[in-house]
Amino acid sequence: MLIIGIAGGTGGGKTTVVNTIVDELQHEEVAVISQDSYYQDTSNLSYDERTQINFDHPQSIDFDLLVSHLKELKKGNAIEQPVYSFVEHNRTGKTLKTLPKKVMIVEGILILTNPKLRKMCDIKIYVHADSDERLIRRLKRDINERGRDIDEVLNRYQTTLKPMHQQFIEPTKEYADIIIPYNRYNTVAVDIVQTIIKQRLD
Ligand SMILES: Nc1ncnc2c1ncn2[C@@H]1O[C@H](COP(=O)(O)OP(=O)(O)O)[C@@H](O)[C@H]1O
Ligand SMILES: O=c1ccn([C@@H]2O[C@H](COP(=O)(O)O)[C@@H](O)[C@H]2O)c(=O)[nH]1
Repeated sequence: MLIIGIAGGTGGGKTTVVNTIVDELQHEEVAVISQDSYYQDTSNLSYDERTQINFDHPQSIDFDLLVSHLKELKKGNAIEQPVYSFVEHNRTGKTLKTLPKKVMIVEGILILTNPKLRKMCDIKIYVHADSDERLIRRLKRDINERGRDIDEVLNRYQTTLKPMHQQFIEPTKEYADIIIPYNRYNTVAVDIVQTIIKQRLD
């Protein structure tokens, strides 16, 4: 099994890069684990309390569960990946059965902050886009797809996204084997990553 970790700031293009890689590979060869599925279970809190959570701090992620799931997959066992709702800011209670594949992609803003997870990744990638680009993309995406309004996104950006990015996410660039510049759709860099994956699969 080849485990590929893909990190980078919110709105940087991680999901877009992952989807492009997955589209090129055979379906039976690749599966994706999203860090977002592993936000801590906060069912004990009210909706209003959940909106106050700092979702960009490493402590917001249940890394123990994520690492144990990856270990199970490495052993050849299927796992039940929690399904997360950005609208509810909580796990839905549903799970997605995820089977072990030759290539497992683990994607998320904070995945390279965790030493155990870093150690499990065979290839570590950081997708970089400038902060203004990321903010514009995040604004559009969160309003169109995640039920937010402009004030909420901008307030969260100033109070948590920007400081957490600077403190925890940007510094993990140093752990990356490959940094993909993604201010524009960088097909050349993604092609190179695909070639590396295919070589490793042979
Ligand atoms: N290079 C790019 N140029 C313009 N828009 C992009 C680019 N990459 C991604 N997007 C768009 O920006 C938004 C955030 O991208 P996404 O891949 O979800 O980022 P991430 O997973 O890092 O948060 C999405 O709506 C996506 O379609
Ligand atoms: O309930 C939640 C949980 C997380 N977020 C935000 O999502 C991003 C991470 O997702 P990306 O797809 O990588 O952008 C993170 O910045 C959190 O602030 C949320 O809004 N609500």
